[in-house]
Amino acid sequence: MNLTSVRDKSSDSGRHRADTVLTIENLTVVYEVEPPVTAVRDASLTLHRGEILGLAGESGCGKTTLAYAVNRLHRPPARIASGRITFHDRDGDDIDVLALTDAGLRAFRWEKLSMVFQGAMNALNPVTTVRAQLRDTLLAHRPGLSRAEVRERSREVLRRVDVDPARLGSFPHELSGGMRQRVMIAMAMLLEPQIMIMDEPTTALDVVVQRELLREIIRLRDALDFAVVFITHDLPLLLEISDRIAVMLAGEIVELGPADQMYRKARHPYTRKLLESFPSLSGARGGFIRTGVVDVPASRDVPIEEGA
Ligand SMILES: Nc1ncnc2c1ncn2[C@@H]1O[C@H](COP(=O)(O)OP(=O)(O)OP(=O)(O)O)[C@@H](O)[C@H]1O
Repeated sequence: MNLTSVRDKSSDSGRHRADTVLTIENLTVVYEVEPPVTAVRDASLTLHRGEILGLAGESGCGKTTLAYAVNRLHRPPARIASGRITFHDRDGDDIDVLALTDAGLRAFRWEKLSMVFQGAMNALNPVTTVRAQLRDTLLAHRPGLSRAEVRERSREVLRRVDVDPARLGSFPHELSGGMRQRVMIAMAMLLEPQIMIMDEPTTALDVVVQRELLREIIRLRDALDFAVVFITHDLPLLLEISDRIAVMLAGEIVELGPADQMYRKARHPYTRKLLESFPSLSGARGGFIRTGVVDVPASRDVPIEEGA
């Protein structure tokens, strides 16, 4: 495996902003089946503007349920039983996400917060060209845009994710897996949202393509300053790319803190167990991941926030 870090050392990777773009307070999500499943239990966390927050935990711990709830994409039998989700807009407004009407939600999604789904390769419409998918999303939010503006913006987002704009005329099946994923990321950044939630966006890809994409995501974040919630069970990967990491266990956030501290001195026994379950972490790769790759400024040296 190529151990070259996906982090660009020159990037401002250590930013740890005081300003918050999203606050989740005491969120509980229940699947109303028999017996009911509490998939997310009393979860609280804040997302800082421009940071990459890793959300880790083994399969079934509630990561996807949490992400869907934040985007209000959960469907019955899932129900948000309690809690608050507040989006802090760049212009100073606070948006109560759980109180949004359908029209409010349509305006909120993609524009303020976008999501790249697990298995995003299948999330593109198979019978529509890339051009039409980008155009439809753009015009749904910016109906006043001219055809030339739509064309220019579509070309621009593809270039941003390193896809040749000549691909605008392609159907999803004509693209490689990595390229489809890039197109999904282009869709997600089309309206310059302040948050992108990525649920296992690279899992289905081979390691080389995965690392290229991760570099791309970090580069885009550095350039455009959106916050990323990156969901995966791959804790070593998160240690490499995240500013902070939240660890979920059975629906609860059991640990939340800067990635480097999590690596050096994880507090929760479950986090330590997760770290130990990746043997490579205690070997060369572990030393590599956190050594000389991320220059951690003193400002990040804050105590781990336990239990969020
Ligand atoms: N439609 C459903 N009905 C009942 N229970 C569900 C439903 N969807 C998910 N669950 C349960 O909710 C819990 C959390 O699932 P969730 O998919 O959010 O976990 P996850 O951490 O994202 O897992 P993975 O990494 O495998 O996607 C699990 O116990 C799961 O079985």
